[in-house]
Amino acid sequence: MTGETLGEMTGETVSGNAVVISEVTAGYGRTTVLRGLSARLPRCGVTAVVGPNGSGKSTLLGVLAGTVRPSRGTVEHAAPGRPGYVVQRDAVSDAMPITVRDTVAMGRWALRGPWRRLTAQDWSIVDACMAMLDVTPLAARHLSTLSGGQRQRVLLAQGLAQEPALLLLDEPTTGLDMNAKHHITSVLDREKARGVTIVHATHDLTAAMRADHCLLLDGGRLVAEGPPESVLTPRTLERVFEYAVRPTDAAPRTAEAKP
Ligand SMILES: Nc1ncnc2c1ncn2[C@@H]1O[C@H](COP(=O)(O)OP(=O)(O)OP(=O)(O)O)[C@@H](O)[C@H]1O
Repeated sequence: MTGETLGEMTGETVSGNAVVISEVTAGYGRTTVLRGLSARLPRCGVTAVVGPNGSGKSTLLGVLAGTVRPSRGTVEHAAPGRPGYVVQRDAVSDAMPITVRDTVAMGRWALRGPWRRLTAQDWSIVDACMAMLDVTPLAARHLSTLSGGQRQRVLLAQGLAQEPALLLLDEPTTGLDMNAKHHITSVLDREKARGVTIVHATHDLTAAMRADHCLLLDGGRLVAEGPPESVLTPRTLERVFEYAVRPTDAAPRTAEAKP
């Protein structure tokens, strides 16, 4: 393992970290995905989760969000409250007859509970988050009528409306054009500066290299953890992705596992 070993983490408390994951095994029914995974996520920093398709990145985010329950191991969160969880945009059903503004408002319901009325302050946070992601003109549109990139921005606005201490993002910029990518990156930079801890699963190695911390997964196991430049080395990339790194690939853009 690159960086500090799991053994060195033994006995560590959650202090100084947003989350400490210890020996977590998790999956779906009889399918085990994560296998004895231990890691820590620095507080107020950005952690990139990288790995080939099917390596368990989304499952790890599900464990952190509390939607996938580990069969073994523990997850300790430093901050109380539910994490904000922005799923992959394809994971949201097209059949939901819901407007953009109501979709963003769901972030406030998640905070208040479904039986409480939203206050004027809640609605002003909803409107501010829509403005931040540039989706105000889409407020009355149904989610199902939006393009992939527009939908992605709405889902991120929903996550921000929750005002979480921990924001979990599943491939937040995949398939976006350069402008949209840049916009989302700058919004996330602002959230980090406000003290939010961000964890994002990504195939974009340039985005991963900008993170403060990186987890590299393969086959549901942690291959390496630490600063991105010490985790995403030509050697580890080649091993995990079977990706031949050439000398010109100083900043490889996208890593896809060989079929
Ligand atoms: N709801 C589910 N039920 C059963 N198996 C699932 C479910 N979700 C994911 N899996 C399986 O768990 C494994 C890990 O999937 P996961 O989505 O966590 O990987 P990933 O690294 O996020 O992949 P990708 O890069 O393709 O998004 C895969 O083999 C997948 O088929």
